[in-house]
Amino acid sequence: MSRSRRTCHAVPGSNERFIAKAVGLDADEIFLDLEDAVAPNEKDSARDRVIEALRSTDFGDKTVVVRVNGTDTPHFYKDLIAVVEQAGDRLDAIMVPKVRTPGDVEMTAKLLTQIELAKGFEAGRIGIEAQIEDATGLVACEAIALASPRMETLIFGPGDYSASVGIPITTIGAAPDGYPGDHLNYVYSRLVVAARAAGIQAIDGPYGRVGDDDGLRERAQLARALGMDGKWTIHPGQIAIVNEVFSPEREQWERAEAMLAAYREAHAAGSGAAMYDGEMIDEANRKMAERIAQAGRAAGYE
Ligand SMILES: CC(C)(COP(=O)(O)OP(=O)(O)OC[C@H]1O[C@@H](n2cnc3c(N)ncnc32)[C@H](O)[C@@H]1OP(=O)(O)O)[C@@H](O)C(=O)NCCC(=O)NCCSC(=O)C[C@@](O)(CC(=O)O)C(=O)O
Ligand SMILES: [Mg+2]
Repeated sequence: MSRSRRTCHAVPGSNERFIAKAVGLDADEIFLDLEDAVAPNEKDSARDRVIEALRSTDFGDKTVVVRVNGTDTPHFYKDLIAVVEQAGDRLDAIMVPKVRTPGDVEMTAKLLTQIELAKGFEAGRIGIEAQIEDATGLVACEAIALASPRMETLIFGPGDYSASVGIPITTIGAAPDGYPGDHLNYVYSRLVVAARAAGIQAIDGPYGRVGDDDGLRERAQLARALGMDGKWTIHPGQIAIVNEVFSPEREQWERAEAMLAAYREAHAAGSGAAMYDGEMIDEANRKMAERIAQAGRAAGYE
């Protein structure tokens, strides 16, 4: 079963206060950032701080991830080797930004394998999350999703993507002012299809207007409707809303569980299709109901 990633919360690796705060937040995943949230002159100190935090902090049952710098930067190999050698046993996955080719993932996977072997860590345990943040990455996203058995998510990077393709906005994750529809449908749908074909998750990036709860909810609902599994949060005030959007309503969960019970009963009586509450149910809705039931249990319904 894949991890629950309704909320993937960004914590700048250079900010001691935010790292301490992150422990008590209700996000499914915490990622300690060594890339865009860390100033160029802070890269080495942030790396040391993140390693220290991984070694000394109990993040409970949250998924713990580190976003390293990109493979085309002078920091990537230092980040990856130092963090995994010194705290690989405290890590669930490495997040790679601005992934443009399957080679970026293969290189990361090979390095992880070498370090796991050298350190005697469980082989293959550390996952990879790949950010798709520009046109080059998007046209390779199907191959990127399949590039390693370590792959766990494709993540959309709205800010870098918008800059790379020329979408006229300056707020990360927002729609262009006055634009009636959704300008990212194609991107979301392509990432969801690529992720599902590889059996992994698709995660939306952040919404930059901190405090705009309606705008955040709208963007999260759109990503959810297109099949995405979760969304980034960049401020604690965003977590509850995004968790709510990516969790089924209680009634939806109860209906899914009842539908599964009716399907099991019909199956036991030898029929593959049956009626439930006025609609036909068969293997297709069983799978849909199973997804909703699993998400409801992950959200704590019982
Ligand atoms: C926005 C702001 C500066 C506001 O700071 P402020 O200090 O004004 O916040 P306040 O409201 O005063 O904080 C109230 C309380 O919450 C605590 N607190 C605040 N933020 C917290 C936090 N994140 N984690 C834990 N704790 C936190 C704070 O300590 C205080 O706690 P307390 O002291 O107890 O009261 C701050 O949130 C922040 O830096 N966010 C993270 C930014 C970040 O990580 N960006 C990189 C990922 S996006 C990206 O990369 C773009 C992208 O590349 C994405 C892609 O690639 O997909 C693209 O392409 O789009
Ligand atoms: Mg980015």
